[in-house]
Amino acid sequence: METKWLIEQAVKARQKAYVPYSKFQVGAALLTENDLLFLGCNVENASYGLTNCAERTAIFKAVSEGEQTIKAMAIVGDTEGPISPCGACRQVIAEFCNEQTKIYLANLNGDVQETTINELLPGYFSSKDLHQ
Ligand SMILES: O=c1ccn([C@H]2C[C@H](O)[C@@H](CO)O2)c(=O)[nH]1
Ligand SMILES: [Zn+2]
Repeated sequence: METKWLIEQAVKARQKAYVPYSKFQVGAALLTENDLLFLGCNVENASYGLTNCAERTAIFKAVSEGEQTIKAMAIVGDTEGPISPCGACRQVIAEFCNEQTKIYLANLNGDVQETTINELLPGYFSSKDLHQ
């Protein structure tokens, strides 16, 4: 898997964003452990709180197709530096990734930050907490 390619897929996904309210388009692309690609964009609503971020759109598409482990994920927005996923998305990414999952935060200027779930959400709540 090439990082550049995955980021390009996220840029492509971003073009589908439904953002009449914020006008802020975000795209996400993820590869699962079976090397399947899923794309997502943000989908807003007149009832603002119902908005689904690009990251969660891509993840829910993957999970609803039977893919539950993210190998790599790219997220792109028109931000000054690499985009910063919201807290809700960080928790949802945590559910379906592992410590090896590569997460690429990017923008349209070519800035890329490679990170991990432990950096994005240290001490995240997980199934381990529930089953103790
Ligand atoms: O990482 C992010 C940050 C924001 N948004 C969306 C939510 C909303 O539609 C718009 C502005 O917050 O951007 C995402 O999809 N992903
Ligand atoms: Zn989010």
